[in-house]
Amino acid sequence: MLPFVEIDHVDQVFPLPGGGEYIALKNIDLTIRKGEFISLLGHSGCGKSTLLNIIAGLAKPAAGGVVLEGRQVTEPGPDRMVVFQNYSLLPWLTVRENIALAVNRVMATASKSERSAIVEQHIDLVNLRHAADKRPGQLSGGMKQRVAIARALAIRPKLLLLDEPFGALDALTRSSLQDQLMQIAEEHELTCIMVTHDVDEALLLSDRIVMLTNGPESYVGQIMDVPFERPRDRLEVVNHPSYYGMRSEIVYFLNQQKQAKKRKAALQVGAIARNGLEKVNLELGFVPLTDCAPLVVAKELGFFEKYGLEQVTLSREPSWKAIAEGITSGRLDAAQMIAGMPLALTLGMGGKAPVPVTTGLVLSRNGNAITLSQRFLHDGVRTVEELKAAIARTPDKVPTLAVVHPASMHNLMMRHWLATGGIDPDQDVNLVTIPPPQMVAALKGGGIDGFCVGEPWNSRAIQEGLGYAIATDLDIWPGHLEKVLGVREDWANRYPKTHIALVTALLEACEYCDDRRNREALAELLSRDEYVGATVDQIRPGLVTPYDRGTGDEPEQLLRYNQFFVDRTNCPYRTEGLWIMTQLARWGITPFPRNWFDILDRTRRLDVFGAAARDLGLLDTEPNRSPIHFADGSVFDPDDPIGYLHSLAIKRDVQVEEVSIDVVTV
Ligand SMILES: Nc1ncnc2c1ncn2[C@@H]1O[C@H](COP(=O)(O)OP(=O)(O)OP(=O)(O)O)[C@@H](O)[C@H]1O
Repeated sequence: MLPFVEIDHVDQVFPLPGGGEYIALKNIDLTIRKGEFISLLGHSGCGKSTLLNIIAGLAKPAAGGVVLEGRQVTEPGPDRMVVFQNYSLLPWLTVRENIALAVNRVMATASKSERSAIVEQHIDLVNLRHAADKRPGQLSGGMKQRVAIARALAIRPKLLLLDEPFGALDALTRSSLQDQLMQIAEEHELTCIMVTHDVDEALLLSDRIVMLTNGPESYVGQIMDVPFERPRDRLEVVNHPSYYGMRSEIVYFLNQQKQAKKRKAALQVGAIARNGLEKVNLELGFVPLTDCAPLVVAKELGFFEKYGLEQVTLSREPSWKAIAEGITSGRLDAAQMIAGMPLALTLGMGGKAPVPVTTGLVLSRNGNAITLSQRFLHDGVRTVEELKAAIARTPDKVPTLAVVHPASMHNLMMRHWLATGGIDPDQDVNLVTIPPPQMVAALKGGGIDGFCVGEPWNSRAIQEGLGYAIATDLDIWPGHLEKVLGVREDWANRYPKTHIALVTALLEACEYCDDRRNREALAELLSRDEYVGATVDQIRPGLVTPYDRGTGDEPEQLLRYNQFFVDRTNCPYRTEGLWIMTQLARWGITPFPRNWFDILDRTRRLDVFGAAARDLGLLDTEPNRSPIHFADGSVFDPDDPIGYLHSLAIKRDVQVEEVSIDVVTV
């Protein structure tokens, strides 16, 4: 189905008075379904109104465009009505006349009586019959805004655009108008895009909240699905178990944007060289997950300082996409990354220009599970084969399963697991991408039927009675690499001593995290809002206490579920990188590089890992070239990756080609 509104790679640029230009919006890309309510949220000046004006046709974008029902928007039109904060009513006309003016202009071909009936109907719609003959000067702010909404709705727009419509109203009027708007939008299946500063308003009204980053070059930093059922009641919404989690996620995003400004200023300070290191001021990205533990421990326990890194800031990022953007743009020095990300960025995932990114450290192994909605458990689904049979029983109901990023082990492991059961991940199920902290809300809202994610998000879904872990990654590939430390190749070349100091500090933190005597304290530390922001009870399973799969079986003691150090966790072995490249090619995410040896050499800095390991007195750093054995009995032989790819029954069209990597500099 065609999207209703398509905002296609929109940029907006304004000239500056003293010459030069201000890039307000950069590459805004968004599709909106018919009947959807979207909120645009962001700090003042981030470009919300600029975007709304482009959608309205009041301004032309510098690049890209907006398509409404397959037609390019080039000018204002009656199919899009805007409701502004300041009402914009004509002061010399009454309520009735203000509404009639718009109706008479747009519906000129309708008969006089038809037009008059529409005007009267909309006066009633917003409960203004008693004030129909009053002029704006005789109305309260709330009444004026109701006239503006009635006027916009009376001409039956396809798209209602609202620019902070309730911003100037007192709290009571505001909530009553929000309720009315919600009711009208639902009854008339209106598609709405609303600019707001108000987080609670966005959560109450929207199907999706689109969060813009701070300018210049604002872009869509995060999109949150709001899964509350409709019709909505404000009390039920605020009492919904996901409400405060979602609210804090948004507030966190907004706070982070504020800090980003300070960081940008700090970046302009440039590298501070000290302690024999080229740079001691670092910005490190992480995503709220239990396995961000080594970064948190290195920061909280002073390991960064111990190795001379005096000014390390941890930046809690909303998604892996934000991490990729942070590293490729140079906003972040280094980041916790999903294992496939350095390779995917280096190979140029999604048609993007390759950005060489390298890793010198595996931060963690295992730690993920595949959680399905409880309804599958009620249907007796305990294995992937039983899942296949369940899917076959309901061919009209294709399950939607979520992963966190195309280059994540979650995607690759989920696909591998489905394929071992004969389920084609692109044909038999619908695979979607959702950031980790939003998985539980999406499952609760019924938008998805299961997911593969790291902790504590599985345990949270299990504890809330929403799902059960049909498999942990110990059931698929025990001991697989999971998170790595990623840096741009040019960054690693520019700051080689800093890179080794960073890897050394984190390696020591990994050792701390693996010691079970530290695990309870670790769970407490991670639970803090600035890190994972979940309860300690949600973080403990698998990390501290036995893992409860939510199946009714006894919880299991999974000693290797969160593995940070033992069993040669930390070396970024090339064989594992090679397997990831076969999978990225298997599923059509990137081509398989004929020059794979060169790619592995550049993306896996065994020399950096070796230097750090020697600093800590660890000797066991030699490369491991053993084949990989999967739990389903299949084996990956690193000497024949292309033969392995061809042997796989379920796959896409595999491209094998030479990948040239230009060195990019920040
Ligand atoms: N015509 C213009 N010429 C130059 N700069 C502009 C113009 N219009 C907007 N800007 C700049 O573009 C940026 C985005 O402005 P915009 O009004 O879209 O922000 P906003 O997010 O809607 O802010 P607010 O929430 O305060 O209304 C701001 O920095 C603003 O100064």
